[in-house]
Amino acid sequence: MNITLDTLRKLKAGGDKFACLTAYDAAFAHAVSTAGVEVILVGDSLGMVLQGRDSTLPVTVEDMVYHTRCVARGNQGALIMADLPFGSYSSPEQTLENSAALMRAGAHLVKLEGGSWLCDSVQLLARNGIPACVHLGLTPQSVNVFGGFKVQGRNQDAARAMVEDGQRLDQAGAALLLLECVPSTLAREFTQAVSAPVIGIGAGGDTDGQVLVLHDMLGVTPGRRPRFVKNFMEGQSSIENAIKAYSEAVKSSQFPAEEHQFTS
Ligand SMILES: Nc1nc(=O)c2c([nH]1)NC[C@@H]1CN(c3ccc(C(=O)N[C@@H](CCC(=O)O)C(=O)O)cc3)CN21
Ligand SMILES: CC(C)C(=O)C(=O)O
Ligand SMILES: [Mg+2]
Repeated sequence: MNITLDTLRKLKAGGDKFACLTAYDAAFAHAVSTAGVEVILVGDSLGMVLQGRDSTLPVTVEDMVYHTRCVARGNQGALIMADLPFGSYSSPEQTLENSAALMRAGAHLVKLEGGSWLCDSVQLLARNGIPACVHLGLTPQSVNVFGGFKVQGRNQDAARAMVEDGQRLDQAGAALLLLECVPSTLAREFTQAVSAPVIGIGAGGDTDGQVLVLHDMLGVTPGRRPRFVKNFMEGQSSIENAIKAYSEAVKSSQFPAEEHQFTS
């Protein structure tokens, strides 16, 4: 079962949900891809989870290439999405060069954070055979602009701008869109307004897919956990079973529950 972007488009069209989890190495990539999770995200969250930094900003293209290679070796048929790290996509040319490095390392698509200003980059990537996911809402690489990891799109103007950005990026050929930490009502409107499949984290139950950081859902991330995280290790006897429980909870819309969502 090799998952492709077409698999995700068909799931969206049929109203079926799909699951995504981060993985940063071969062992977890194997576990995630054999548990029925469609998409593996090699997230720049590895800067916080693996490197112990307090933001994702110090992560380099070299770091992302290394972890993408590790994940590609363990993967059993999932779609591999790799994050472009902070400062690595400030022009279309730089975006193409760094995305090509991630694709050579084994990614099937790349993810970049931002809004409609990325349309030219998304188009250039598509013309060069690189599908792109654009991450909107709480974009952690802009934590210094937001002044913290705060819910986005809570006022009407910001919500409208986010939907319009999504539609422009959809038109520009974005393969996927990802919404982080936005009110569920906004995420529902956004998902219905675009043709590309939408993945959510802290965005409620009406996006087409869900993503969590693997270490968060296994309960091994130290410190306070964000509202949208559920510990799927609870009541499970193995990591493999916890990942299966997550995948099944997403597909049956049991996760996220009300308690994992934000309101406007
Ligand atoms: N381990 C880990 N998990 C993640 O989900 C994650 C990372 N790292 N690193 C990159 C970003 C940072 N993320 C975060 C981190 C904290 C909150 C958080 O504490 N949010 C508050 C909401 C605050 C508000 O109401 O505005 C919460 O209560 O969940 C959200 C996203 C998501 N990403
Ligand atoms: C939190 C997810 C969406 C991400 O971008 C990451 O893990 O880096
Ligand atoms: Mg990221």
